Amino acid sequence: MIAPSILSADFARLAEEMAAVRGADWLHVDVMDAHFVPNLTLGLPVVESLRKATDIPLDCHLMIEDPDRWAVGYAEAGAHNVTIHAEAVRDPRAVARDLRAAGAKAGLSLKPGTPLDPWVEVLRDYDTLLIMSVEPGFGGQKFIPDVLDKVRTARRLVDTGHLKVIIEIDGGINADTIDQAAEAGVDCFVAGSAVYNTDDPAAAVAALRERASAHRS
Ligand SMILES: O=C(CO)[C@@H](O)[C@H](O)COP(=O)(O)O
Repeated sequence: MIAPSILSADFARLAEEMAAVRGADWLHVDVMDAHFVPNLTLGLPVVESLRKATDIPLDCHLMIEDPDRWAVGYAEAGAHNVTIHAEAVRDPRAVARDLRAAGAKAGLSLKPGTPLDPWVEVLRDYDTLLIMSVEPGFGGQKFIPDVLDKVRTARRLVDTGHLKVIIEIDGGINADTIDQAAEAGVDCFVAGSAVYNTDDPAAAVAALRERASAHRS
């Protein structure tokens, strides 16, 4: 799966960008609040508009404080998957329950320095696990390969039936890094610069998909 990150999109070209991501599986929507991360992007009204503008499943990544309060609104706005941050949430089980009740998948994200082990039990209530391979906040950063240990552990837990999550990775994914992420066991690759900083985003999605697929057994 390939999920272009909308943070890197040129909003003035939104309609064109939407067409370009038709070959992708999900559209990754980076919601930042200038508190949890030092950047401010878009919020619920934009997600509601996006929902009307495209059929592609919206993968909303909430890099915000107090996801316990805000996350369910994104599910109600029609997001396919709503990911909150482990470092920000107070009651992760309640958030997962509410997201699912509102018809969305529930996602949990870990920053690069946040270990997986303390979250494994909680992840039994979640549908997606987003492993950050950069510090959240900005596109165009360098991939942090150390996080692949978490991917490998998560892959083992999924393959042995302990977890049922889709494993996503986000940050610095491009033609040079996608192979190692795929090899470690990632299911869904979020890519911003590698898709939108090209002349042909649709071709970039196709090329990333081909590289990732080569590692699937
Ligand atoms: O959420 C984030 C960063 O916080 C990501 O979704 C990036 O926006 C991905 O961009 P690239 O690293 O692929 O340029």
